[in-house]
Amino acid sequence: MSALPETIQVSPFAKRRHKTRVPSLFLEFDREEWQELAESTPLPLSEDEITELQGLGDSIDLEEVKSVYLPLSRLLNLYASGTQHVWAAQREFLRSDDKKVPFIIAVSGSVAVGKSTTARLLQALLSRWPDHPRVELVTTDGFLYPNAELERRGLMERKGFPESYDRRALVRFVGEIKAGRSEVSAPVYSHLVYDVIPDQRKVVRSPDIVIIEGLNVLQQGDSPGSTEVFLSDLFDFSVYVDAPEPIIKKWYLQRFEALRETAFLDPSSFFRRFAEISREEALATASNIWDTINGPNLSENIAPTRSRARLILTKGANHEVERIRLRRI
Ligand SMILES: Nc1ncnc2c1ncn2[C@@H]1O[C@H](COP(=O)(O)OP(=O)(O)O)[C@@H](O)[C@H]1O
Ligand SMILES: CC(C)(COP(=O)(O)O)[C@@H](O)C(=O)NCCC(=O)O
Repeated sequence: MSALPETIQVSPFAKRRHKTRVPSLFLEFDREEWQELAESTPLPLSEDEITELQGLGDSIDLEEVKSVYLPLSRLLNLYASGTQHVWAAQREFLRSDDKKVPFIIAVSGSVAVGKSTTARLLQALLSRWPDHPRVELVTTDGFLYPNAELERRGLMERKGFPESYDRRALVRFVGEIKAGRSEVSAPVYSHLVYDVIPDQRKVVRSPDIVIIEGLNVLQQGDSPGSTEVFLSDLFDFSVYVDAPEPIIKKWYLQRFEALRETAFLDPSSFFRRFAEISREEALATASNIWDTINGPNLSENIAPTRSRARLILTKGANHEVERIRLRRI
């Protein structure tokens, strides 16, 4: 595992229950310890409802949902309810009749680590808790500059890097949600077309919770002393999905291979040509995309944000979450 930045005088990670002289930022749980917490947690979902989650189109192990993601949704439910109480108390203090403030959850991590899957699971689970039924999911790829603009800026080979996004528009979008605007919309990106779709918007209406998923959500820009609002100032909770880089690359190649037999066959697919060349050639190109774009972006810009997350999920080779780290402070 790569080292984490230590910006304050505490160790980012120290083993839970082990005596340590250095205070740790994180409490650490292995799978069994996390599951034990789940056993003492009320989970208002029936077996049938849990089974329904399989209909999300991902082949997620049901046991994994029960032992890892359900308890996580309970923790998030507690955070969301607690935060609502704080905002309600502030409104009362100010004698304000402002609208309820949505609870914002960020989901971050590398390309292909499982951010979308985690975010979709959390959306489905959280929407079943009665105190916050309206859970919206927004991906940050809609805020990538359109290909024409990326070409103009010489950034076509830097898609996903910080400079490839319209970060101001993204901060404005989340800020508007947080300010309680009842209807807000975001641009939409198509992985099929490999570009932002003009004239299409993702509309978010009066949400209780909004999940913002993307590579860049924990990044803070590089202008020290700047008075700008960072995206992360607007989050109430954040999750970083982690795994060793060689495993993530393998998942990237596997997904590429699966898409080659499905979505890439679509005539409007940007990657159509990869369905026409041999499997070996296609995989060599995908491997090159990883080594020149997604891999460097992970090590330079994404992994360094990991210790900013409130919760880190570390997955092993078969997508099983092996370790959970939760910020204690
Ligand atoms: N918990 C999981 N169980 C099984 N497969 C998963 C899980 N999470 C992700 N995957 C698979 O791994 C690949 C990458 O996941 P995805 O959510 O698309 O990643 P990202 O959004 O980070 O690019 C996909 O093929 C997805 O189906
Ligand atoms: C669209 C992405 C930048 C991810 O964006 P995100 O939703 O995380 O903001 C990424 O999936 C991507 O397409 N990267 C470019 C290199 C590649 O084709 O894999």
